[in-house]
Amino acid sequence: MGNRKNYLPYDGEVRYYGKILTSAEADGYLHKMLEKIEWQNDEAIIFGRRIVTKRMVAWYGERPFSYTYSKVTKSALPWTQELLELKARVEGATGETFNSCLLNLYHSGEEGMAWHSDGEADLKKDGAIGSLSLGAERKFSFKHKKNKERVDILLEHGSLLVMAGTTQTYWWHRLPPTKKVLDARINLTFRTIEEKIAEI
Ligand SMILES: O=C(O)CCC(=O)C(=O)O
Ligand SMILES: [Fe+2]
Repeated sequence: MGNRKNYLPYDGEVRYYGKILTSAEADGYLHKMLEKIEWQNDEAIIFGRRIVTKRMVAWYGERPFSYTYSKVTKSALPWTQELLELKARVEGATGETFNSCLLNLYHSGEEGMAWHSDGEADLKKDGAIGSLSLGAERKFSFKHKKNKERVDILLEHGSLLVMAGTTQTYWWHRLPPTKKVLDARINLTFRTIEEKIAEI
């Protein structure tokens, strides 16, 4: 993945692979995911209050990992056939391996995700995150945590984006809401959860 253009000027690596699925494959997976994934409304604790977002989420993995995201802990469901197929495609394209996947469903452009970085304690430090997009094309933005430099990328139907190295330490990212997009989008972020060995 090192010879592909890095979209970040410094302090991290963001590589965009473009469409890694044909449009027929991407359509097929979009419909299967809408139907078969156990979508739940996302909850977050913001300024001490529990809020429920319209965006829906699901969490799958090779073991029932518990994963804390926005201060809410979830337990991973076992891989589905489609998720295993997509994981293999993302691993084949990147040469990385992943053991879990967080899925987001945005019903329209009015739903997005606020500025954040994915440096949760459970995630492997500086591990690659493979982000596969299905459905409506959306803009994805990065902002440097210190100097506020911005980088925008358009994420296409069936495309893959990889965030690696120190990206999560130095950059925030978000999916900005937009009134221009009426269709749904699903995003799958393949991740590596560290196996914690209990201290005796
Ligand atoms: O929807 C996206 O493209 C990004 C989702 C994201 O940043 C996340 O799940 O952490
Ligand atoms: Fe993220």
